Formats: sequence, C-alpha cells, structure tokens
Amino acid sequence: MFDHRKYRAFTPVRLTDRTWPDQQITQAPLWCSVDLRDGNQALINPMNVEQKTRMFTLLVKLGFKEIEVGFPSASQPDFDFVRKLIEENLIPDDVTIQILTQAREDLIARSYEALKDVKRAIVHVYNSTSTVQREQVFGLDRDGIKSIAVQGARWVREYATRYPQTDWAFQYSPESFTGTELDYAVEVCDAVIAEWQPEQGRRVIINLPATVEMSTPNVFADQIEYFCRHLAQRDQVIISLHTHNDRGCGVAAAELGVMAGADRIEGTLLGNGERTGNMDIVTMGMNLYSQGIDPKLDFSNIKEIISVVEYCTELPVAARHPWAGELVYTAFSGSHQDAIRKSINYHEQHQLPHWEVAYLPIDPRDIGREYEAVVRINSQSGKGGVALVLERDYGVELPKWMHGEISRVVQKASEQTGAEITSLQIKSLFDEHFHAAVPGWTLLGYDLHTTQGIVKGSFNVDGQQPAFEGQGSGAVEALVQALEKRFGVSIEVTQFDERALTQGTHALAQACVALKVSGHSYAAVTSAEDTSAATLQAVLSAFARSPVASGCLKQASGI
Ligand SMILES: CC(=O)SCCNC(=O)CCNC(=O)[C@H](O)C(C)(C)COP(=O)(O)OP(=O)(O)OC[C@H]1O[C@@H](n2cnc3c(N)ncnc32)[C@H](O)[C@@H]1OP(=O)(O)O
Ligand SMILES: CC(C)C(=O)C(=O)O
Repeated sequence: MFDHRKYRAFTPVRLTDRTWPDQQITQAPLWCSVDLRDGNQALINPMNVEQKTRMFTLLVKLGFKEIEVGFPSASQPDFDFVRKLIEENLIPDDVTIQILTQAREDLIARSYEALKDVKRAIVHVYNSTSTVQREQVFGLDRDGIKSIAVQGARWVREYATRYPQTDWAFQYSPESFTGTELDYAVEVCDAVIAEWQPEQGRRVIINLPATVEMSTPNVFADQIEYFCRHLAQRDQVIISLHTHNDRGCGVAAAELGVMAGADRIEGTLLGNGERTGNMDIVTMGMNLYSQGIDPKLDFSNIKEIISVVEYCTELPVAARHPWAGELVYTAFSGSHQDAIRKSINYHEQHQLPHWEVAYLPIDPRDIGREYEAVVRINSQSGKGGVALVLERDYGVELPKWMHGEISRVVQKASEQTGAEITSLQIKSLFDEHFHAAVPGWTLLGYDLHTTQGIVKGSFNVDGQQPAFEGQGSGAVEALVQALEKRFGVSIEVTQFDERALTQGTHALAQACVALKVSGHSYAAVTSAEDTSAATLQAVLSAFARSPVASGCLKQASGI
C-alpha cells in the first residue's frame, strides 16, 4: 500500500552555529575512484579482468591518484586483479591503490597477501555503526560495535608491519555513517585513530559514507561539520566523503560536505554504484570546472569516458546525464535556439574573456562534444535554430526575413513526420524550396539601356521565348514589369537583399527576393558572379515558384 505514514522524517543535527553555508569551494578535493570496488560490486555482471584493466587505465589517464581497485579478500578474481596490477607493474609511481576489507582477521590477512610487494597502498577497513545495523544485523551495543572497529584497525596495523617494504596508509569507514548518532560516530573514529596513531606520521583517512542517503544535503553538511569539529585529532586526519545518490543529491551532499570541512571525495565515473549509484565524480568535477576551478581530472574526452564506462559496466549512460549525456548540449526549442545563436555570435564578436552563453553552461567543445549537436530541429524549433543550422553547417547566411520563410517549410516537414529534421534535410528543404534552379527559368543574359532615368531591359531566359522586355526605374522593376505584361498578373517585390559572398574580381554575390504574385508570397535565394545577375535570377526564381509560372511552363512545353 502506498502510505507515507509508514516512514518518518530524518532527525536534523542540532547545530545552530554552522559555518559551512558561508564557505565556497575554491579548489578541487582529493579524489578517489571507487569504480573498481563499489561500482563493480553493484553490477549485474561484475567486470572481468580485461574490463577492470581498461577501467584502471582510463582512471589513470584521467588523473586519479588514488584508486580503490577491489575487495581482494572477497573473491579470487578481485585478488588476481590486484596481483596483476602489482606483478605487471601497471601502477604508475604517482598513483596509490586502495583495497577494501571488512574488520575480520582472515579477510585482512588475505588483503595483505594480495598487496604483497606493492610500493604504496591504502588499506581501507570498515564496519557498520548505524543504529539499524547495530540492533538488527550485528545484535551488538555501542561498545560491541566499537570493538569490531578497534580490533579491525589493530589487525590492519599489525599485518602492515609484516610487509615493511610497502608504504602503507590506513582508512576507516564507519559504514552507514548517515544512520549513526554523531557523538557515537566520533567516538568510534577517535578510537580507531588512536589505534593508528597518525601523530607518528602515519597517513590516516577517515571516510564518512552516506551509505544510504537519508536526508537533504544541508543536513549531511551539518553532520560533516559536527564531526570535523568534534574529532580529537582532526588536524592529523584526512576527512573523506563517500556519498550515495538515493535521494538524487549525492553530488550536492559531497559538495556541501566539502564546504563543511571534508578534504577528499570518493565516487565513480558517471555515478555507477549500489542502487541509485555512487557520487558521480564527472558531475562534481565538471561542476568545479564550470566555476573556473581546475578539477585536477581531465574530462576533455567525455566520449571516451562514456564508451569505457558503458563497456565496463554494461549499463547505458542516460541522454540527460549531467555534463555527459547525449542531449545535454542540445536545444530543440525555438526560443532556446534563438538565444544560443545570438549569444554565440555576441560572444565571438565581443571576444568575451569568460564563457557566458545563454543555455550553455560550458563550451561543449571543451569536453570534445561537437558544436553541431547544440541545435537540433523538430516541431518545437523556431526560425533562429533553422538559421543557425544553415549558417553553421553550410555557411548559408540569410537575411532575417528569410528565417521565417525557411522555418515555416522546416516546421511543416517536421510536423508531417513527427520526428527530428536533420541538418541535411534542412539543407535539402532550403534548396528545394528556395535555392534550386527551376527548369526553364535560368537567366542566360540581359541588356539594360538607361535613357532619362528610365531603364529598358531585355531578359533572355532559358525556356522562355521570346525574351522578356520591360522598363522601370531600375533593372528589377524592368524585369517585374516584363513578367507582369507577359503573364497578366500583378507582382510586388516585398523583400530584397543582396550581398557579396566573396571578394575580388570573380566575387560571388547572393540575392534574396520575396515577391507577391496575385497576393501570394514566393521567395528565392540565388548566387551569381555579380549582384545584378544574382538579383534578376532571384526575381525569376521566386516568380517561377508561383503557379502562374508553372502553368505557363506546362503550356510552353506542351504538358
Ligand atoms: C556499503 C558497502 O558497500 S560495504 C562493501 C560491501 N561489499 C561486499 O560485500 C562485496 C564483497 N563481499 C563478499 O564477497 C562477502 O561478503 C565476503 C567474502 C567479504 C564475506 O563473505 P562471508 O563471510 O561468506 O559472508 P557475509 O559477508 O555474509 O558475512 C557476514 C558476516 O560478517 C560480519 N560482518 C559483516 N561486515 C563486517 C565488517 N565490516 N566487519 C566485521 N564483520 C563484518 C557479519 O556480522 C556476519 O557475521 P556472522 O557470520 O557472525 O553473522
Ligand atoms: C565501505 C563503505 C565506504 C561503502 O562503500 C559505503 O558505505 O557505501
């Protein structure tokens, strides 16, 4: 039964003098990838050695300096992968691998066997401390659970002494921290830290997991600030966070947690992990990047990241995934497209020092995304978007009044198919409706004579005999009058633009013309070697698109 009374609200932290809301993140935290452990343990098909190696290679390439590579005491494949990394010398000098173990002696012993001969490693031990786990899973009171943690920490320290050639660091997680009373979480961690004695120079990490995300991220931040303030040896310890995404705020919680005092963040690429996933390091890193902060991870080839993650996890990355999804730099809607086009032009013209483009929080090219995908056209699109596609993909720059003309044709096509109209289809529609020569209406030559301000013109058109003859105050007016006379219709030039497309002796000119023929509008865009020829051809092409002209052609050719 769907009944909210089955649940109760999370009890907030009593912290009235919190300072984290006034903090700003100004640098990247230390990162640790847990793709090969938490990410892997959540998969339908855990990664095989080849997939793990590919993931590890990518993580190193992206710049991770700490990578949790597995739970080697849990299974032979995890053990073998750790051995492979060590024996095949696959760990770069500046990268430290980390392994996870429960606080059980046999598992700790096996973990050290897996790590034998590694230059440097972090041994990560955990046990659950939450009220639910204490009561329902372990059946132990606070002291009982604390002794598991302390005993685990002791074994971790003692076994390390058996492998003195390795530079060891220790990490402890009070698993289910978010469901643990804060004073008790501090008490357990203080006891573990006392066992490890960081004051003697040993590196100690305390990792606070939102194993299950249970509250709004501000409450999580309160928990972190409380914890940091009350920990006995705070300055000797790296505080790490490991958030999950049950409420959809895994990244927000990690960010607020950093504001509240954390130094290090564990997460996975694109958020794979238990249930709704781990904190997504790509999202958090890109959030920093978009604020002008170096994330210290290289996300410049997002396609490669997606491809390796999809290959290794066998899970698809959603089209709307923050920063990475296929559609996140794409606008279909008209007003967004219009604003993006104007904003990009403005940005380029004014050479703005910082990226400020409407609807695009970053420049997609920074992460290897093509610009072409930014504007895509369907029935929700407007004239600005269609104009941008023609400009961007084909260099066709049209006067503003033409945007509406072409957009109407594209919209109609899209309404008919109910689907997206590709860039190529837009170009074909433009050519078909406005640009392509109409058979029988090619201007072969023209003669113009001006006497006393009157231009007399003779226009030789392929397929139209005899030549058109007319007069007016200019060449266009003369041609229009010639057409009116020949076909007995009234023609009005409603729009007219011409511009040089290239410079020099063989300059190419473009003309755009809209005519009203017997009250109906027809437009054409033509290019020719001089502006007069382009303009006269545009008048002929626009007229040729009217039924009057096509009727005439049928008569002339006997159809
Ligand atoms: C939040 C997290 O992601 S934590 C990481 C979770 N990841 C995994 O569990 C993946 C790998 N794990 C495994 O393959 C297995 O659990 C193993 C190999 C580690 C252990 O296997 P088993 O001992 O056969 O089974 P299992 O995990 O069910 O053991 C549970 C026992 O360990 C105890 N236990 C569980 N966690 C811990 C811990 N962190 N520290 C000490 N004891 C623990 C339980 O109380 C239980 O004890 P009981 O047998 O007296 O009831
Ligand atoms: C072992 C811990 C850090 C963990 O994975 C979790 O609590 O989610």
